[in-house]
Amino acid sequence: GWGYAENNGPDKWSDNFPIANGPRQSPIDIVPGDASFDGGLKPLKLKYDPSTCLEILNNGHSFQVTFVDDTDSSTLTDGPISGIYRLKQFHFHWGASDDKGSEHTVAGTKYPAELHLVHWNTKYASFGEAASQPDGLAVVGVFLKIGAENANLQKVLDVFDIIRAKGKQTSFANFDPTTLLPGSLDYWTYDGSLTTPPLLESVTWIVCKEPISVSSGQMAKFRSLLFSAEGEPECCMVDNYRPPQPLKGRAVRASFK
Ligand SMILES: NS(=O)(=O)c1ccc(O)c(NC(=O)NCCCCO)c1
Ligand SMILES: [Zn+2]
Repeated sequence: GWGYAENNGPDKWSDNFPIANGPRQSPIDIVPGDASFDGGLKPLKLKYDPSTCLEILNNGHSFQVTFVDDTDSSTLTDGPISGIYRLKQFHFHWGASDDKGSEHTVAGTKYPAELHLVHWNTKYASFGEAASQPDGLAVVGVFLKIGAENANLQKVLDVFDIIRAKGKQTSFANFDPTTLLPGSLDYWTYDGSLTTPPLLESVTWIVCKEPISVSSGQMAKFRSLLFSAEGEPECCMVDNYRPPQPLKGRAVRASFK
């Protein structure tokens, strides 16, 4: 299957997923000077209920924290979107060293990691149905920057020993993803796609301008996870990011001046 190695990585994905060369692929390099301020963009409204937090799992590409999404308990509204989008999961992408790891870049700058909070449009019946629609998903991206230890993030890292290998999962309750958001919710937004196969062009991207902090020691903890399953030769989960894709004429709007 697809991955991030030389033989199955981003440059090979178009073999099985031709949409990889489509008109609205993600991530992109965000050039602040080329983004147009749109006064019509509303502030993001994120309302998360920690009791909807369910479990944490290593899916062999990243680790993700999944949420119960059968009610409107944890939602994204306003911002660039219309209607109600439900939080399904959050996950990260990161590098083998602190000089790379984010998927989006800002004027060519790579961050050591990027958080994705994945939401689906409740006008559709499920995440799977929404993922095949042009307005089906909304993903909030938050950059991680090396600095002070992040105590809220540490709650997630503390269970990594249990989910070290592909396919491992454990219950994970009462976590509030709001604690992983930056102080300012200024954002850039553009029409894009999933950044992993199946690369579906169904995502309204909402990328926060302000990063959150992570310590170098905490980044080392991310790199202790494995792409490989128990009993397989150990392969460190690092560099699980897709590089920026062609903008192909798309507009990037800014919610701030
Ligand atoms: N990086 S992203 O654009 O925010 C993103 C958000 C939601 C997703 O569902 C995927 N991709 C995905 O689920 N691929 C199927 C196999 C994954 C592991 O089983 C990517
Ligand atoms: Zn992602």
